[in-house]
Amino acid sequence: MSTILRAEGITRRFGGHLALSDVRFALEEGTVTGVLGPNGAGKTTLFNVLSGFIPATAGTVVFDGQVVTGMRSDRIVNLGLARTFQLPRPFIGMTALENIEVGCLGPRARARARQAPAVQAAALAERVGLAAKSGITVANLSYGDLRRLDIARALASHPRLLLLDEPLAGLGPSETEPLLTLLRQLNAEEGLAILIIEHKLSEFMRLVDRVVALDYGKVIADGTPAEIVRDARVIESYLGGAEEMEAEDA
Ligand SMILES: Nc1ncnc2c1ncn2[C@@H]1O[C@H](COP(=O)(O)OP(=O)(O)OP(=O)(O)O)[C@@H](O)[C@H]1O
Repeated sequence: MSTILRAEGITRRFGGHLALSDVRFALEEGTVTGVLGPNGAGKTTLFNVLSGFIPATAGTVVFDGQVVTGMRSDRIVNLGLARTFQLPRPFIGMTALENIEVGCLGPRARARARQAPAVQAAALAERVGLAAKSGITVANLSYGDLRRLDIARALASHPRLLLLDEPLAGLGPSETEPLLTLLRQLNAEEGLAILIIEHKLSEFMRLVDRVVALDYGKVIADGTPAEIVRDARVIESYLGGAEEMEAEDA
């Protein structure tokens, strides 16, 4: 296995506040890695830096052998690193299919396309389980369907690494399990590497191969789920309050 992404000493300040401090880890191709940590630990800030939405104050991000620190987010997408957001960001007023089709118009999607954008979009809708709802305006989609739509739009760029920011938040059990199955399939069948933030702990631990735990912007542990649940620093900073967090999410 080779490394697809390396975070080398990522630091991010907001004024006097140190949101990320010398964060270092490596992601292997085709694996599912989770980012764990209490509210405010720096998880979303880390995603924002990795995907080029905000610059790092210091440190380097290497994706697929290329330094991407300081690159615009659209250029990073074109290299094969896509993301979703905590709150889905569809084009309101358009149908699900039209939303996916917009994603199929990007340079990386077009360079790899063997079919017209509308045909690709229909295939992606099918892939994420939205085919029956393709013609529905996004304002009328459920939260679970909006999550699937966000994933389909990200997949349109043919990513090799997908960053998912709390994809299960706000979903009930009937939507959670099918979405987990989809994520497992994308990883197993298409070799898609995934980096995921998720507060629903039991689902998170069942999905990931490995966990990077953050607290106060620092990596406090890095290991398999079995190692992480036994790590004293993780228990102290996060797992003690996890039941509360799951209750908040429900
Ligand atoms: N744009 C910003 N300006 C100032 N401070 C910010 C900004 N974005 C994040 N922060 C601060 O940086 C810290 C890390 O925030 P971040 O959103 O990355 O945490 P998180 O681990 O994703 O939390 P959550 O689990 O609640 O989503 C917090 O203290 C937050 O208030």
